[in-house]
Amino acid sequence: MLSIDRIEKTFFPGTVNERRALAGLSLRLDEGDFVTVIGSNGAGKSTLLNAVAGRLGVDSGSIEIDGRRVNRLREFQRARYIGRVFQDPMAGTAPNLTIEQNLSLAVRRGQSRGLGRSLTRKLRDRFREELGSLELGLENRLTAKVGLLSGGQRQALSLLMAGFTHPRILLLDEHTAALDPQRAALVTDLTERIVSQGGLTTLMVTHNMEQALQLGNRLIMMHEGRIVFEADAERKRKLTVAGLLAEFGKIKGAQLDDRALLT
Ligand SMILES: Nc1ncnc2c1ncn2[C@@H]1O[C@H](COP(=O)(O)OP(=O)(O)OP(=O)(O)O)[C@@H](O)[C@H]1O
Repeated sequence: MLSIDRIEKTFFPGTVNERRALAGLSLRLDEGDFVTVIGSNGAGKSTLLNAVAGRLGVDSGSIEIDGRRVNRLREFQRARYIGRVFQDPMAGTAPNLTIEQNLSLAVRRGQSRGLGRSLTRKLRDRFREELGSLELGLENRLTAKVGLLSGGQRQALSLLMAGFTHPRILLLDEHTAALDPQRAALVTDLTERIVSQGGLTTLMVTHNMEQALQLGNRLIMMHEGRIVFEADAERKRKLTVAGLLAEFGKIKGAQLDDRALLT
């Protein structure tokens, strides 16, 4: 499914600002795997997601999706395989389009052909039903511009859209970090539902340890561009926040973000 083999990325090589963000990192995700990624500040988590998405090229190593090497594919060329929800709620949706227009774009992206341009009644009914399940009152606002929604509502919509598109890989980049605790909890639950309903192969970066433990079947901890701790499904089920902190404690010089323990 996703196979990352010894990828390296150094920013500003050969200068005083040189930073080795990815240091020979390897990771394999099988179909349906949901891996949560935690780590110290500057550990390389966002760089890893950027490398998979094609926003950044790697210096060496390979990235394969479904057995196909994608290193040379640019971000827009990989977009058909990859769905991404960012920390910034404004990043994943088109603010000047309505809720139903955003959703129908997502549905169209997920289908190779056949869907007409117009919004059918059947499709609207489906949107209403899916939006209703979010319990945010959006089902009655299909024609409202997305720019008018709150951050939490937009993140929920972005997730719903990612589910419709059915990407081969879903990248979640601290997608609840900018939300208040209540909305973050709602979006966390929605993430769980959409990923499991779609059986989506997912890589999620978070600073929130509770969330890293609640979601997903595997967990990795990064430091200085490497994976320094890995938990498979069985180990992850037994892990606690205290256990994770103990693992962090073993890493010399690792600084935990203040947000790490916030729920
Ligand atoms: N575009 C860039 N140009 C230069 N250096 C960069 C760039 N992006 C990341 N870096 C550096 O690469 C290292 C890894 O950064 P990255 O953002 O991937 O870490 P992170 O684990 O996501 O950190 P955080 O948890 O603080 O968001 C850091 O030292 C960072 O300063």
